[in-house]
Amino acid sequence: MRYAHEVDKVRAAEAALLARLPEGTLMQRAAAGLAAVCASLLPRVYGADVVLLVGGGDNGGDALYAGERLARRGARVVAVPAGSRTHPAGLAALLAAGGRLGDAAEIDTADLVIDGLTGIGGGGALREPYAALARRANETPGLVVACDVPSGVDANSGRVEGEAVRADVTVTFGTHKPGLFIDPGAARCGVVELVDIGLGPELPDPDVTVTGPDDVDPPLPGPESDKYRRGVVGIVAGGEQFTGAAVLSTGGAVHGGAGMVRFVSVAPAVAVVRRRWPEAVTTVIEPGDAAGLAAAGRVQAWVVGPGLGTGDAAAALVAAALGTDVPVLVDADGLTVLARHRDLLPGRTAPTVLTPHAGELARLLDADRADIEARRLEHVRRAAAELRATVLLKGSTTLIAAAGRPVRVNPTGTSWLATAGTGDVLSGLIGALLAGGMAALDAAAAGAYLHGMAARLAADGAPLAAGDVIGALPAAFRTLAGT
Ligand SMILES: NC(=O)C1=CN([C@@H]2O[C@H](COP(=O)(O)OP(=O)(O)OC[C@H]3O[C@@H](n4cnc5c(N)ncnc54)[C@H](O)[C@@H]3O)[C@@H](O)[C@H]2O)[C@@H](O)CC1
Ligand SMILES: Nc1ncnc2c1ncn2[C@@H]1O[C@H](COP(=O)(O)OP(=O)(O)O)[C@@H](O)[C@H]1O
Ligand SMILES: [K+]
Repeated sequence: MRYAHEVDKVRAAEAALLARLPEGTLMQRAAAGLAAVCASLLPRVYGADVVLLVGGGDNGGDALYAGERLARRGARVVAVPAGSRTHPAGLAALLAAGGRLGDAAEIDTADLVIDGLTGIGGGGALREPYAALARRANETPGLVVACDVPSGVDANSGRVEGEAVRADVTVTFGTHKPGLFIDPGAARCGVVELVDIGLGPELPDPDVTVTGPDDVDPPLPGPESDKYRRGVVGIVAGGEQFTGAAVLSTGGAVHGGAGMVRFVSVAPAVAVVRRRWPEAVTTVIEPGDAAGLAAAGRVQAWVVGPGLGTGDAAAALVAAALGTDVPVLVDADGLTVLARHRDLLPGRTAPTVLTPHAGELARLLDADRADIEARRLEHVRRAAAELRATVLLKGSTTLIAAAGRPVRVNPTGTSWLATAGTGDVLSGLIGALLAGGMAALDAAAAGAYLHGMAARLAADGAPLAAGDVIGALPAAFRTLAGT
């Protein structure tokens, strides 16, 4: 499993390790790793034109020492300083190896540019002349390799406030940084290579982990299975007018491995769901009939909210689901209801999973949507703590938080998912996994992974409809070992 640590933890681990090692050892390890990756990217090191963008801190030092190593192998290495200070020992080493100082115009003809402007010490929008150098590097036809973090990307959050380097490869040291996994920063990194500088033993538990295929372990049927033991998921969705979300959520559950799907709603929604998913067992209720939920029969998890509406009738159904002692996933309109009735959350003994997009989370936290999108990690953590739930924040990077646990980052998915209805599919899918007995955080992470995988398989570079994601769920399950 790939994981990341925030900057303060990286610095503390580095300090502990530095205390036991001769001065400069870590920077040499970092530079050696960076130079090796650069060399592997060049058809030939000898005679290659390499430009170093050198900021005023140790990130620039890394770039200079990597440049020294490439110069010793015959590369023509030019350092372009951006700061008022340039790592003195690094610069001396580069010059001694045959490198030289140059100006920004040399970026345009470089075979490879090493971005050593800012690393974990960067903060806020890049100032001039850093920003101009980053902009120029983004226009060069040569390869761009970011040292530790693409400059302009906030290492902790992935936030990009102004100009930021767009790297082909990012070579990061010791451990990943969360901002390398979270958009918009993640999209600036290209391929991320981790260089081991011996930090491992000094590092505490990670702040963030990336779900890998081995971490996705949906419940599988065995010889003893029957439909009830595999898990019954109840879905409360749709209304008099809106029926599409109900169909999509039910489809996510049917193909998500539920033993049975119980669908509970008003007559028009039930009629449409029955036509599309004869597999679902349906119960017709009057609007807001909370008692109808209990009468629908026993379930191991509820999904409540897609297309439900946001009025009193919807609120009664959300309250009824949350009043049960089984895991409950609240999505879409259910979240809008919750934002007005936060009193429904405390006091639950069974797990609650909330699956907001940034707008829904903004309502739940009384926060600004743009701020949530810029600092997704911080907000998803805050939501999990304040709402005492497992919170899955949807969007270009899906993050999943539960109090006291590393935040899970979902690596699958595609921007083709940004189309109406795909979130409804996700709610049913995670509901099925919850009903199958998965813990809330694992179910949410597995659901996000399979949903994103299904979308990639279905889209394959072309527009996607939410129904296509349902259709590709079986193929997504098959990508996992052991299914
Ligand atoms: N601490 C260590 O032991 C190690 C550090 N390493 C490297 O050191 C880096 C951290 O070095 P530093 O702490 O010196 O910090 P950085 O080099 O990342 O950044 C600090 C410099 O950037 C400038 N800066 C920050 N934000 C800016 C902005 N928005 N616009 C323009 N300039 C800005 C600062 O004025 C300062 O000159 C890591 O990312 C890594 O590359 C590695 O060599 C491994 C070992
Ligand atoms: N730019 C994007 N890149 C990748 N995935 C995205 C992007 N935008 C949205 N998604 C995903 O698409 C789905 C949309 O869900 P949601 O916003 O609830 O839509 P709806 O309510 O219409 O179903 C979520 O899984 C979300 O993570
Ligand atoms: K950098």
